[in-house]
Amino acid sequence: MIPVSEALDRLFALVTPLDTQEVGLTAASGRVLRAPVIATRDQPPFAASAMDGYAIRDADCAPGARLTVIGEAAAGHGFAGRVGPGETVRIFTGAPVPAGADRVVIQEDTTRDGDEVTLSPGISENRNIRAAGVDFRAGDALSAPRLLRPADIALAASMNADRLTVSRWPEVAIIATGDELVAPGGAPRADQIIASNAYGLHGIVAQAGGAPRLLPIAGDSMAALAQAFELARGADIVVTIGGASVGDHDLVGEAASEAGMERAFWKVAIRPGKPLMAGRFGDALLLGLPGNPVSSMVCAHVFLVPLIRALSGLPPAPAPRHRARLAAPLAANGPREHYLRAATGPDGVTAFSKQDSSLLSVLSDADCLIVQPPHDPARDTGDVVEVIAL
Ligand SMILES: Nc1nc2c(c(=O)[nH]1)N[C@H]1C(S)=C(S)[C@@H](COP(=O)(O)OP(=O)(O)OC[C@H]3O[C@@H](n4cnc5c(N)ncnc54)[C@H](O)[C@@H]3O)O[C@H]1N2
Ligand code: MOO
Repeated sequence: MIPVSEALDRLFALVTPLDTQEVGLTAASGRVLRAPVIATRDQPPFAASAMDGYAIRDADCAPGARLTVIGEAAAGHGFAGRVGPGETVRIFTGAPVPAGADRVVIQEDTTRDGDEVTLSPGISENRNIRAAGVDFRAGDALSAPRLLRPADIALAASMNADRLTVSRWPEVAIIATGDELVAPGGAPRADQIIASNAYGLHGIVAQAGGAPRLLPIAGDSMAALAQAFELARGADIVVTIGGASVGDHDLVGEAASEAGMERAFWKVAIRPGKPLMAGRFGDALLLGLPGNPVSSMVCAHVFLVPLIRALSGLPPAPAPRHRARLAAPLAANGPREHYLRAATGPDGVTAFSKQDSSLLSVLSDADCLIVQPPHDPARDTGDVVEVIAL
Protein backbone atom coordinates (compact mmCIF):
# COMPACT_ATOMS: atom_id res chain seq x y z
CA MET A 1 0.00 0.00 0.00
CA ILE A 2 1.27 3.45 -0.90
CA PRO A 3 0.03 6.74 0.62
CA VAL A 4 -2.65 8.71 -1.23
CA SER A 5 -0.21 11.53 -2.00
CA GLU A 6 2.26 9.12 -3.61
CA ALA A 7 -0.50 7.46 -5.65
CA LEU A 8 -1.54 10.90 -6.92
CA ASP A 9 2.07 11.75 -7.79
CA ARG A 10 2.44 8.50 -9.74
CA LEU A 11 -0.82 9.21 -11.56
CA PHE A 12 0.18 12.76 -12.45
CA ALA A 13 3.52 11.44 -13.74
CA LEU A 14 1.57 9.55 -16.44
CA VAL A 15 -0.22 12.67 -17.69
CA THR A 16 0.46 14.51 -20.93
CA PRO A 17 -2.04 17.36 -21.35
CA LEU A 18 -4.50 16.83 -24.22
CA ASP A 19 -4.60 18.82 -27.46
CA THR A 20 -6.57 22.04 -27.65
CA GLN A 21 -9.49 23.19 -29.76
CA GLU A 22 -11.24 26.51 -30.35
CA VAL A 23 -14.80 26.99 -29.12
CA GLY A 24 -17.29 29.85 -29.05
CA LEU A 25 -18.07 31.58 -25.78
CA THR A 26 -21.36 29.75 -25.26
CA ALA A 27 -19.56 26.40 -25.39
CA ALA A 28 -16.73 27.41 -23.09
CA SER A 29 -18.23 27.22 -19.58
CA GLY A 30 -16.54 24.51 -17.52
CA ARG A 31 -13.79 24.00 -20.09
CA VAL A 32 -10.10 24.59 -19.39
CA LEU A 33 -8.68 27.70 -21.05
CA ARG A 34 -5.28 26.83 -22.50
CA ALA A 35 -4.18 30.07 -24.17
CA PRO A 36 -4.51 33.49 -22.53
CA VAL A 37 -7.15 35.91 -23.75
CA ILE A 38 -5.63 39.32 -24.47
CA ALA A 39 -7.80 42.44 -24.29
CA THR A 40 -7.75 44.36 -27.56
CA ARG A 41 -9.08 47.60 -25.98
CA ASP A 42 -9.52 49.35 -22.63
CA GLN A 43 -12.70 48.71 -20.68
CA PRO A 44 -14.47 51.02 -20.43
CA PRO A 45 -12.95 52.42 -23.62
CA PHE A 46 -13.92 55.95 -22.51
CA ALA A 47 -14.59 57.72 -19.21
CA ALA A 48 -18.18 56.62 -18.61
CA SER A 49 -20.97 57.97 -16.47
CA ALA A 50 -21.93 55.68 -13.57
CA MET A 51 -25.28 57.44 -13.04
CA ASP A 52 -28.17 59.21 -14.74
CA GLY A 53 -27.81 62.98 -14.25
CA TYR A 54 -25.86 65.96 -15.56
CA ALA A 55 -22.23 66.14 -16.69
CA ILE A 56 -20.62 69.33 -15.42
CA ARG A 57 -17.25 70.95 -14.83
CA ASP A 58 -16.04 70.37 -11.29
CA ALA A 59 -15.44 74.11 -10.99
CA ASP A 60 -19.18 74.71 -11.47
CA CYS A 61 -20.19 72.33 -8.72
CA ALA A 62 -21.78 74.48 -6.04
CA PRO A 63 -25.18 74.34 -4.33
CA GLY A 64 -27.58 76.63 -6.16
CA ALA A 65 -25.42 76.86 -9.32
CA ARG A 66 -27.55 77.32 -12.47
CA LEU A 67 -26.26 75.62 -15.63
CA THR A 68 -27.47 75.59 -19.23
CA VAL A 69 -28.19 72.22 -20.83
CA ILE A 70 -26.38 72.15 -24.22
CA GLY A 71 -27.04 68.54 -25.27
CA GLU A 72 -27.43 64.93 -24.31
CA ALA A 73 -25.13 61.89 -23.95
CA ALA A 74 -26.65 58.42 -23.75
CA ALA A 75 -25.10 54.94 -23.81
CA GLY A 76 -24.11 54.33 -27.42
CA HIS A 77 -24.68 57.99 -28.31
CA GLY A 78 -21.84 60.23 -27.21
CA PHE A 79 -22.05 64.04 -27.16
CA ALA A 80 -19.64 65.48 -29.73
CA GLY A 81 -19.22 68.95 -28.21
CA ARG A 82 -17.49 70.28 -25.12
CA VAL A 83 -18.90 71.37 -21.77
CA GLY A 84 -17.84 74.93 -21.02
CA PRO A 85 -18.22 77.11 -17.92
CA GLY A 86 -21.87 77.40 -16.87
CA GLU A 87 -22.83 74.55 -19.19
CA THR A 88 -23.99 70.98 -18.66
CA VAL A 89 -24.92 67.92 -20.72
CA ARG A 90 -27.81 65.67 -19.79
CA ILE A 91 -26.17 62.25 -19.35
CA PHE A 92 -27.24 58.65 -18.76
CA THR A 93 -25.53 55.66 -17.18
CA GLY A 94 -22.91 54.14 -19.49
CA ALA A 95 -22.61 57.20 -21.73
CA PRO A 96 -19.19 58.68 -22.53
CA VAL A 97 -18.54 61.72 -20.33
CA PRO A 98 -18.25 64.68 -22.74
CA ALA A 99 -15.02 66.64 -23.09
CA GLY A 100 -14.69 69.39 -20.53
CA ALA A 101 -16.83 67.65 -17.90
CA ASP A 102 -15.24 65.94 -14.91
CA ARG A 103 -18.22 65.20 -12.71
CA VAL A 104 -21.71 63.79 -13.03
CA VAL A 105 -24.33 65.14 -10.63
CA ILE A 106 -27.14 62.62 -10.15
CA GLN A 107 -30.50 63.91 -11.30
CA GLU A 108 -31.92 63.52 -7.77
CA ASP A 109 -29.55 66.37 -6.73
CA THR A 110 -30.89 68.80 -9.38
CA THR A 111 -34.04 70.62 -10.48
CA ARG A 112 -34.67 71.13 -14.15
CA ASP A 113 -36.59 73.98 -15.73
CA GLY A 114 -36.49 73.98 -19.54
CA ASP A 115 -32.86 74.26 -20.60
CA GLU A 116 -31.77 75.27 -17.12
CA VAL A 117 -30.61 72.99 -14.29
CA THR A 118 -30.13 74.12 -10.69
CA LEU A 119 -27.84 72.10 -8.42
CA SER A 120 -29.34 71.25 -5.01
CA PRO A 121 -27.61 71.69 -1.64
CA GLY A 122 -25.76 68.65 -0.29
CA ILE A 123 -24.47 67.22 -3.59
CA SER A 124 -22.58 63.99 -2.92
CA GLU A 125 -18.77 63.99 -3.11
CA ASN A 126 -18.83 61.17 -5.67
CA ARG A 127 -17.84 62.19 -9.21
CA ASN A 128 -19.84 59.27 -10.64
CA ILE A 129 -17.33 58.71 -13.47
CA ARG A 130 -15.70 55.39 -14.32
CA ALA A 131 -12.25 56.11 -15.70
CA ALA A 132 -11.27 54.62 -19.08
CA GLY A 133 -9.54 51.27 -18.52
CA VAL A 134 -10.59 50.99 -14.88
CA ASP A 135 -11.70 47.36 -15.42
CA PHE A 136 -8.82 46.34 -17.71
CA ARG A 137 -6.43 47.84 -20.24
CA ALA A 138 -5.68 46.82 -23.83
CA GLY A 139 -2.98 44.15 -23.54
CA ASP A 140 -4.18 42.86 -20.16
CA ALA A 141 -4.63 39.07 -20.09
CA LEU A 142 -7.05 36.53 -18.73
CA SER A 143 -4.33 34.03 -17.92
CA ALA A 144 -4.27 30.33 -18.80
CA PRO A 145 -4.56 27.57 -17.82
CA ARG A 146 -7.75 28.05 -15.85
CA LEU A 147 -11.10 26.39 -15.44
CA LEU A 148 -13.52 28.76 -17.14
CA ARG A 149 -16.31 29.93 -14.85
CA PRO A 150 -19.18 32.09 -16.08
CA ALA A 151 -17.43 35.24 -14.78
CA ASP A 152 -14.31 34.38 -16.82
CA ILE A 153 -16.38 33.94 -19.95
CA ALA A 154 -18.05 37.32 -19.44
CA LEU A 155 -14.59 38.85 -18.98
CA ALA A 156 -13.27 37.19 -22.15
CA ALA A 157 -16.30 38.50 -24.06
CA SER A 158 -15.70 41.97 -22.66
CA MET A 159 -12.11 41.71 -23.93
CA ASN A 160 -13.65 41.24 -27.40
CA ALA A 161 -12.71 37.58 -27.79
CA ASP A 162 -15.34 35.46 -29.51
CA ARG A 163 -13.46 32.16 -29.63
CA LEU A 164 -11.38 30.62 -26.87
CA THR A 165 -8.62 28.02 -26.99
CA VAL A 166 -9.61 25.23 -24.62
CA SER A 167 -8.56 21.69 -23.91
CA ARG A 168 -10.40 19.09 -25.91
CA TRP A 169 -12.75 16.99 -23.77
CA PRO A 170 -10.99 14.14 -21.97
CA GLU A 171 -13.00 11.10 -22.97
CA VAL A 172 -13.55 8.73 -20.07
CA ALA A 173 -14.74 5.18 -20.84
CA ILE A 174 -16.47 3.57 -17.85
CA ILE A 175 -16.62 -0.22 -17.55
CA ALA A 176 -18.67 -1.85 -14.79
CA THR A 177 -17.57 -5.42 -14.20
CA GLY A 178 -19.24 -8.33 -12.44
CA ASP A 179 -21.55 -11.27 -13.19
CA GLU A 180 -23.87 -10.02 -10.44
CA LEU A 181 -24.70 -6.75 -12.21
CA VAL A 182 -27.85 -5.85 -14.13
CA ALA A 183 -28.46 -2.42 -15.63
CA PRO A 184 -31.06 -0.22 -13.86
CA GLY A 185 -34.56 -0.98 -15.09
CA GLY A 186 -33.59 -4.57 -15.87
CA ALA A 187 -34.85 -7.84 -14.39
CA PRO A 188 -32.27 -9.10 -11.86
CA ARG A 189 -32.23 -12.70 -10.63
CA ALA A 190 -32.43 -13.17 -6.86
CA ASP A 191 -28.63 -13.40 -6.65
CA GLN A 192 -27.99 -10.27 -8.72
CA ILE A 193 -27.89 -6.55 -7.92
CA ILE A 194 -28.38 -3.37 -9.92
CA ALA A 195 -25.25 -1.74 -11.36
CA SER A 196 -25.14 1.73 -9.82
CA ASN A 197 -21.56 2.95 -9.69
CA ALA A 198 -21.13 3.69 -13.38
CA TYR A 199 -24.05 6.13 -13.29
CA GLY A 200 -22.62 8.01 -10.31
CA LEU A 201 -19.22 8.10 -12.00
CA HIS A 202 -20.82 9.36 -15.21
CA GLY A 203 -22.07 12.38 -13.24
CA ILE A 204 -18.74 12.96 -11.51
CA VAL A 205 -16.87 12.82 -14.83
CA ALA A 206 -19.29 15.21 -16.53
CA GLN A 207 -19.08 17.66 -13.62
CA ALA A 208 -15.29 17.49 -13.68
CA GLY A 209 -15.11 18.49 -17.34
CA GLY A 210 -14.74 15.06 -18.89
CA ALA A 211 -16.82 13.37 -21.58
CA PRO A 212 -18.10 10.14 -20.02
CA ARG A 213 -18.82 7.08 -22.19
CA LEU A 214 -20.63 4.19 -20.48
CA LEU A 215 -19.70 0.79 -21.88
CA PRO A 216 -21.79 -2.38 -21.48
CA ILE A 217 -21.35 -4.30 -18.22
CA ALA A 218 -18.51 -6.82 -18.54
CA GLY A 219 -18.86 -10.24 -16.93
CA ASP A 220 -16.23 -11.81 -14.68
CA SER A 221 -14.25 -13.60 -17.43
CA MET A 222 -11.00 -12.80 -19.20
CA ALA A 223 -12.83 -12.87 -22.55
CA ALA A 224 -15.55 -10.44 -21.44
CA LEU A 225 -12.97 -8.04 -19.97
CA ALA A 226 -10.79 -8.25 -23.10
CA GLN A 227 -13.82 -7.33 -25.19
CA ALA A 228 -14.62 -4.40 -22.87
CA PHE A 229 -11.06 -3.08 -23.17
CA GLU A 230 -11.38 -3.34 -26.93
CA LEU A 231 -14.58 -1.26 -26.83
CA ALA A 232 -12.81 1.33 -24.68
CA ARG A 233 -10.26 2.13 -27.39
CA GLY A 234 -10.01 5.80 -28.23
CA ALA A 235 -10.74 6.94 -24.68
CA ASP A 236 -8.22 9.08 -22.82
CA ILE A 237 -9.01 7.44 -19.49
CA VAL A 238 -10.39 3.94 -19.06
CA VAL A 239 -12.13 3.44 -15.72
CA THR A 240 -13.01 -0.03 -14.53
CA ILE A 241 -15.26 -0.72 -11.56
CA GLY A 242 -14.88 -3.83 -9.41
CA GLY A 243 -12.82 -6.95 -9.71
CA ALA A 244 -9.84 -5.09 -8.28
CA SER A 245 -9.35 -7.05 -5.08
CA VAL A 246 -7.85 -10.48 -4.34
CA GLY A 247 -10.78 -12.88 -4.87
CA ASP A 248 -10.86 -15.66 -7.48
CA HIS A 249 -13.23 -13.58 -9.61
CA ASP A 250 -11.21 -10.35 -9.37
CA LEU A 251 -9.71 -10.50 -12.87
CA VAL A 252 -9.51 -6.86 -13.88
CA GLY A 253 -5.81 -6.39 -13.10
CA GLU A 254 -4.83 -9.54 -15.00
CA ALA A 255 -7.09 -8.75 -17.97
CA ALA A 256 -5.83 -5.17 -18.10
CA SER A 257 -2.22 -6.36 -18.09
CA GLU A 258 -2.99 -8.77 -20.94
CA ALA A 259 -4.58 -5.88 -22.83
CA GLY A 260 -1.37 -3.90 -22.42
CA MET A 261 -1.63 -1.98 -19.14
CA GLU A 262 1.71 -1.07 -17.53
CA ARG A 263 0.81 -0.86 -13.87
CA ALA A 264 1.90 2.23 -11.95
CA PHE A 265 0.48 1.07 -8.61
CA TRP A 266 -2.04 -1.26 -6.98
CA LYS A 267 -3.34 -0.79 -3.42
CA VAL A 268 -3.42 2.58 -1.74
CA ALA A 269 -3.63 3.40 1.97
CA ILE A 270 -7.10 4.90 1.58
CA ARG A 271 -10.41 3.99 3.22
CA PRO A 272 -12.55 3.26 1.37
CA GLY A 273 -10.82 2.26 -1.85
CA LYS A 274 -7.75 0.23 -0.87
CA PRO A 275 -7.55 -2.02 -3.98
CA LEU A 276 -7.26 0.97 -6.34
CA MET A 277 -5.05 0.35 -9.38
CA ALA A 278 -3.67 2.57 -12.12
CA GLY A 279 -1.33 2.47 -15.07
CA ARG A 280 -0.54 3.47 -18.59
CA PHE A 281 -2.82 1.78 -21.12
CA GLY A 282 -1.47 2.42 -24.62
CA ASP A 283 -2.16 6.09 -25.31
CA ALA A 284 -4.68 6.13 -22.47
CA LEU A 285 -4.54 5.89 -18.69
CA LEU A 286 -6.32 3.18 -16.78
CA LEU A 287 -7.85 3.67 -13.35
CA GLY A 288 -9.17 0.51 -11.75
CA LEU A 289 -11.68 1.46 -9.07
CA PRO A 290 -12.88 -0.92 -6.37
CA GLY A 291 -16.40 -2.27 -6.79
CA ASN A 292 -17.97 -1.13 -3.54
CA PRO A 293 -20.17 1.77 -4.62
CA VAL A 294 -18.89 4.29 -2.06
CA SER A 295 -15.28 3.22 -2.64
CA SER A 296 -15.58 3.84 -6.36
CA MET A 297 -17.21 7.26 -5.93
CA VAL A 298 -14.81 8.41 -3.20
CA CYS A 299 -11.83 7.29 -5.30
CA ALA A 300 -13.32 9.16 -8.25
CA HIS A 301 -13.36 12.38 -6.22
CA VAL A 302 -9.84 11.80 -4.88
CA PHE A 303 -8.13 10.44 -8.03
CA LEU A 304 -10.27 10.60 -11.16
CA VAL A 305 -11.32 14.25 -10.93
CA PRO A 306 -7.74 15.50 -10.35
CA LEU A 307 -6.63 13.26 -13.24
CA ILE A 308 -9.25 14.74 -15.61
CA ARG A 309 -8.20 18.25 -14.58
CA ALA A 310 -4.49 17.51 -15.13
CA LEU A 311 -5.19 15.92 -18.53
CA SER A 312 -7.10 19.07 -19.41
CA GLY A 313 -3.98 21.10 -18.81
CA LEU A 314 -4.56 22.42 -15.29
CA PRO A 315 -1.61 22.22 -12.87
CA PRO A 316 -1.73 18.78 -11.21
CA ALA A 317 -3.37 19.19 -7.80
CA PRO A 318 -5.30 17.04 -5.34
CA ALA A 319 -9.02 17.62 -4.73
CA PRO A 320 -9.35 20.99 -2.97
CA ARG A 321 -9.81 20.82 0.81
CA HIS A 322 -11.04 23.36 3.29
CA ARG A 323 -11.03 23.48 7.06
CA ALA A 324 -14.12 22.85 9.16
CA ARG A 325 -14.92 22.32 12.82
CA LEU A 326 -16.19 19.02 14.07
CA ALA A 327 -19.75 19.19 15.41
CA ALA A 328 -19.28 15.71 16.95
CA PRO A 329 -16.24 13.68 18.04
CA LEU A 330 -14.29 11.43 15.65
CA ALA A 331 -12.79 8.08 16.65
CA ALA A 332 -9.06 7.46 16.17
CA ASN A 333 -8.03 6.35 12.69
CA GLY A 334 -6.12 3.25 11.57
CA PRO A 335 -3.33 3.01 9.00
CA ARG A 336 -5.33 4.21 5.94
CA GLU A 337 -6.29 7.84 5.17
CA HIS A 338 -10.01 7.84 5.95
CA TYR A 339 -12.52 9.75 3.84
CA LEU A 340 -15.58 9.85 6.09
CA ARG A 341 -19.01 10.65 4.68
CA ALA A 342 -20.21 13.68 6.65
CA ALA A 343 -22.88 16.37 6.76
CA THR A 344 -22.40 20.09 7.38
CA GLY A 345 -24.59 21.83 9.96
CA PRO A 346 -24.55 25.20 11.74
CA ASP A 347 -21.93 23.98 14.27
CA GLY A 348 -19.65 22.24 11.80
CA VAL A 349 -19.32 18.81 10.23
CA THR A 350 -20.53 15.49 11.59
CA ALA A 351 -19.41 12.12 10.25
CA PHE A 352 -22.23 9.62 9.78
CA SER A 353 -22.14 6.73 12.25
CA LYS A 354 -22.37 4.19 9.41
CA GLN A 355 -19.33 4.31 7.13
CA ASP A 356 -19.50 0.95 5.33
CA SER A 357 -18.37 1.31 1.73
CA SER A 358 -21.52 -0.31 0.36
CA LEU A 359 -23.91 2.37 1.68
CA LEU A 360 -25.00 4.63 -1.17
CA SER A 361 -27.83 5.99 1.00
CA VAL A 362 -25.25 7.47 3.38
CA LEU A 363 -23.18 8.90 0.52
CA SER A 364 -26.33 10.46 -0.88
CA ASP A 365 -27.00 12.17 2.49
CA ALA A 366 -23.40 13.43 2.75
CA ASP A 367 -22.33 16.85 1.50
CA CYS A 368 -18.64 16.43 2.27
CA LEU A 369 -15.86 14.00 3.11
CA ILE A 370 -13.86 14.52 6.28
CA VAL A 371 -10.24 13.57 5.54
CA GLN A 372 -8.67 11.89 8.55
CA PRO A 373 -4.91 11.24 8.22
CA PRO A 374 -3.49 7.77 8.91
CA HIS A 375 -3.10 7.05 12.65
CA ASP A 376 -4.85 10.30 13.57
CA PRO A 377 -5.83 10.23 17.27
CA ALA A 378 -9.46 10.64 18.37
CA ARG A 379 -10.79 14.16 17.82
CA ASP A 380 -13.23 16.20 19.90
CA THR A 381 -16.14 18.43 19.03
CA GLY A 382 -14.71 21.81 17.98
CA ASP A 383 -11.45 20.39 16.61
CA VAL A 384 -10.54 21.54 13.10
CA VAL A 385 -10.42 18.93 10.33
CA GLU A 386 -9.89 18.98 6.57
CA VAL A 387 -12.91 18.48 4.36
CA ILE A 388 -13.58 17.87 0.65
CA ALA A 389 -16.92 19.26 -0.55
CA LEU A 390 -19.09 16.87 -2.55
N1 LIG B 1 -9.75 -11.02 1.34
C1 LIG B 1 -9.95 -9.72 1.03
N2 LIG B 1 -11.13 -9.35 0.57
C2 LIG B 1 -11.36 -8.07 0.27
C3 LIG B 1 -10.35 -7.12 0.47
C4 LIG B 1 -9.09 -7.53 0.95
O1 LIG B 1 -8.16 -6.76 1.14
N3 LIG B 1 -8.94 -8.87 1.19
N4 LIG B 1 -10.62 -5.82 0.22
C5 LIG B 1 -12.00 -5.41 0.36
C6 LIG B 1 -12.15 -4.06 -0.07
S1 LIG B 1 -11.53 -2.88 0.95
C7 LIG B 1 -12.85 -3.72 -1.16
S2 LIG B 1 -13.08 -2.07 -1.52
C8 LIG B 1 -13.45 -4.69 -2.04
C9 LIG B 1 -13.20 -4.29 -3.49
O2 LIG B 1 -13.26 -5.39 -4.27
P1 LIG B 1 -13.39 -5.38 -5.84
O3 LIG B 1 -12.88 -4.13 -6.42
O4 LIG B 1 -12.83 -6.63 -6.31
O5 LIG B 1 -14.95 -5.27 -6.03
P2 LIG B 1 -15.99 -6.43 -6.30
O6 LIG B 1 -15.66 -7.58 -5.46
O7 LIG B 1 -16.14 -6.62 -7.73
O8 LIG B 1 -17.28 -5.71 -5.73
C10 LIG B 1 -17.39 -5.30 -4.39
C11 LIG B 1 -18.86 -5.02 -4.10
O9 LIG B 1 -19.32 -3.98 -4.92
C12 LIG B 1 -20.41 -4.40 -5.74
N5 LIG B 1 -20.29 -3.79 -7.07
C13 LIG B 1 -19.31 -3.96 -7.94
N6 LIG B 1 -19.52 -3.23 -9.05
C14 LIG B 1 -20.66 -2.57 -8.86
C15 LIG B 1 -21.41 -1.65 -9.63
N7 LIG B 1 -21.01 -1.25 -10.85
N8 LIG B 1 -22.55 -1.14 -9.12
C16 LIG B 1 -22.97 -1.55 -7.88
N9 LIG B 1 -22.28 -2.39 -7.09
C17 LIG B 1 -21.17 -2.92 -7.57
C18 LIG B 1 -20.26 -5.89 -5.83
O10 LIG B 1 -21.47 -6.54 -6.11
C19 LIG B 1 -19.74 -6.21 -4.43
O11 LIG B 1 -20.80 -6.25 -3.51
O12 LIG B 1 -12.94 -5.97 -1.77
C20 LIG B 1 -12.96 -6.33 -0.39
N10 LIG B 1 -12.57 -7.69 -0.25
O1 MOO C 1 -11.36 -0.05 0.56
MO1 MOO C 1 -12.80 -0.94 0.66
O2 MOO C 1 -13.27 0.38 -0.30
O3 MOO C 1 -12.66 -0.32 2.38
O4 MOO C 1 -14.41 -1.04 1.14
